[in-house]
Amino acid sequence: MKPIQVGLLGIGTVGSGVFNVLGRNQDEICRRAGCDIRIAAVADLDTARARSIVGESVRVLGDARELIADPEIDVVVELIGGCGIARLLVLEAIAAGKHVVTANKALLAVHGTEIFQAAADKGVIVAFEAAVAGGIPIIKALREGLTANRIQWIAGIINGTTNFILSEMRDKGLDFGVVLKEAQALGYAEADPTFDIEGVDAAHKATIMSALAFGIPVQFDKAYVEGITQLAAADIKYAEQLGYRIKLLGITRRRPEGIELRVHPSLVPAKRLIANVEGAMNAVVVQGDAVGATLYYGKGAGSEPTASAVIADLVDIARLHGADAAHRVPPLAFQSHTLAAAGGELPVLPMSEVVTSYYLRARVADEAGVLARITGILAEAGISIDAVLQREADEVGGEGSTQTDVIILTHDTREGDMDTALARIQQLPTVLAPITRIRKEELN
Ligand SMILES: NC(=O)c1ccc[n+]([C@@H]2O[C@H](COP(=O)([O-])OP(=O)(O)OC[C@H]3O[C@@H](n4cnc5c(N)ncnc54)[C@H](O)[C@@H]3O)[C@@H](O)[C@H]2O)c1
Ligand SMILES: N[C@@H](CCO)C(=O)O
Ligand code: NA
Repeated sequence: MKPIQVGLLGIGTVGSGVFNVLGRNQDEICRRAGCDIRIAAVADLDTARARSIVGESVRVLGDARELIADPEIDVVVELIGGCGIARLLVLEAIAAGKHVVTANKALLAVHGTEIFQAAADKGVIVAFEAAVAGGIPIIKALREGLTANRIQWIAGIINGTTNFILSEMRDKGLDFGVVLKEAQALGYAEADPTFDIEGVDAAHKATIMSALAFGIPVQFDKAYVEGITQLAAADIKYAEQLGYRIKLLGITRRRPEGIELRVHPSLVPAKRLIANVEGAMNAVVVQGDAVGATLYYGKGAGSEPTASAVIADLVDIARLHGADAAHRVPPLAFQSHTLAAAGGELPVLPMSEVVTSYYLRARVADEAGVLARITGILAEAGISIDAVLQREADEVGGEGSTQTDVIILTHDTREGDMDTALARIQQLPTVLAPITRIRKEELN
């Protein structure tokens, strides 16, 4: 069969991995794909660096549009990143009748509807395995392997940078900034690392998984996003004492009223496998009604792990591009005309409607009756308490301290009710600092 001619837009961390892995494993990949997958051209602003990676065998261009316009190119692989020029180039590639592979979760989470529609109109494929959990084939699992299931929820550690930071802080007592620099040097972090540490990158990925799981359009603007920058070392320690680990989770859950879509630090029981996922590793748990819980674990970032997913998409395209477009696997798993209308029958719920349990920590004056006042307000709001832990004042503020920490674990509560109760507790004169609230996920 005729080789598939690939054009790479951007040859940085992921692009160079694609070039190296395709070169190294060419024979086996070809035997699987049924044809050669050949990188015909590379476009990167830094042509000298691109040339140093690909040598003389591949055409190097400084202008991405020149690559897109080349009639020889069958597939454009977008590895530039961001929602600016990358969006324009992807739309131009589709308009030129090219299939597109991208690792760009930001682009798909925000502009996916526009891009998938453009691809459908043109009859081309948009593939994006690398966009969620890097090398883990989670898109393939959601779209194909679990297709029999009514998916109930997904919870994942889907940002390697923040998991790396949390692990290093916990194990080595290292400072946040030092570990972030290390993650950047290792090629895990986004071009703008605030996307990692503020939970935005994880929310991009959770948004894409939510669409695949529930047959809704991508709606990043409806996601609740909270990162790890406000986490205190004390909470990591108290969580451990209570039998939990704190992980940045991307969660999407089906409820009768709609879909929960949220990213925030979460207490996870230490005995769960996902609580023990360390370093830059990713893990995703998918709960389906027929299959039960399934767990996917592996490298979610880095040059070759991400390239593994990009090349898997290229092989899919090699196998499928000859098929009639109506018989291909739909990009969001559900046939596009069946996607629930945005905000329609399956709306993404506002955070106030989310139901979860909580870890609360209040720094209080060490006086009689403080705990009773706090638990009284929770009881009045209908919030049921699972456990209470009160530190000795000396443990918190040193010998003779007049302050102490009260830690409360609650049962499931509507977030809006918790907001109201916390606002009241915060007003108590004996509560001395902003109350910490971390959501708790039992994942069972
Ligand atoms: N690094 C990872 O581990 C990882 C994992 C999964 C997904 N991703 C995604 O993959 C994409 C690429 O990430 P990366 O880490 O390889 O980024 P990178 O910064 O290492 O590489 C981007 C490359 O694009 C080039 N570029 C920028 N503007 C360009 C333009 N207008 N025309 C041509 N080239 C241009 C840059 O010179 C650079 O070589 C991003 O969307 C990222 O979110 C990265
Ligand atoms: N910045 C991302 C890269 C993979 O998408 C991470 O840390 O997981
Ligand atoms: Na993946």
